[in-house]
Amino acid sequence: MNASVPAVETRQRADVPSNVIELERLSLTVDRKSGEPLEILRDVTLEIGQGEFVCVVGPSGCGKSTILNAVAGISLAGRWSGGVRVYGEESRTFDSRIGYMVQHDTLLPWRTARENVALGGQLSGRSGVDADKLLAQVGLGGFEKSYPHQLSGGMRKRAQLARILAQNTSTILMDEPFGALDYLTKIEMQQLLLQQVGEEKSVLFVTHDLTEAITLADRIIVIGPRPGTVVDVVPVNLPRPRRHDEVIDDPQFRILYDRLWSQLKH
Ligand SMILES: Nc1ncnc2c1ncn2[C@@H]1O[C@H](COP(=O)(O)OP(=O)(O)OP(=O)(O)O)[C@@H](O)[C@H]1O
Repeated sequence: MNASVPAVETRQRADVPSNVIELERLSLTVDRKSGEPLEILRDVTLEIGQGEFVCVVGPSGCGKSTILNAVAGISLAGRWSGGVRVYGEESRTFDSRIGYMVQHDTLLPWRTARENVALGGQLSGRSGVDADKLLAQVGLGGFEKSYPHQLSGGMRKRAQLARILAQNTSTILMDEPFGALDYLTKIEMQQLLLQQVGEEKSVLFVTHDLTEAITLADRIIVIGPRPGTVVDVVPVNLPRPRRHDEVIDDPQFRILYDRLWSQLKH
């Protein structure tokens, strides 16, 4: 790993709404063990506006996590071109304005739920984070002293969400955070996430689940099979606040789903 993603050239963009994240023609080729080159990303251009919820969908291996990692400043070693800009500045290392919730369970097993959530505040240099209040907000009131092994998978996700909220970053990256959850728990977590991020935070959310993307996103970016490149950008104009059952009953849902599916089925 290195942090060698080149920066996007700074441009005057007075006529464009402020974007928190911009990728411009981001491309990456790595070398396989055999020495053969492997092109992972090709000319990926996208942006996330202030307060926007953007989902990224695409087939397995198309580079979705690689894109999130590049934004987070934890890039694969390889030949990069194009660039990443975070809050208008070149991105080379992790930016403290960004929180990152990865797919796997990252709760520290030796810390209670309360201590794990408090860690989110400590990581951001925030003292006085009310971990118990955040745990209550995500439905974990009464489990403050529980250790991760005493919580179900869904409860651990709630605790991780509370920890990200404790960081109070204005932008959150989420890599399939609910991918391993059962259907009902996943829907509960989606509702909880929408409530908690509101319209202030910007979110870049990777998922395989097209219904999840439509439920959450203002815009869905479809990445095609490797080398990953943007093949479609789909605005989602469903009214907010959104509820899963209302979303899937909306006539626009089928149209959106079919458009996404037509890009992804092979
Ligand atoms: N450390 C690495 N070294 C070399 N190639 C890698 C490395 N990590 C990932 N890759 C390759 O980069 C490509 C993109 O991987 P990435 O994890 O970004 O895809 P993804 O779209 O997130 O996949 P999934 O949906 O299955 O999680 C894959 O083809 C993978 O084989």
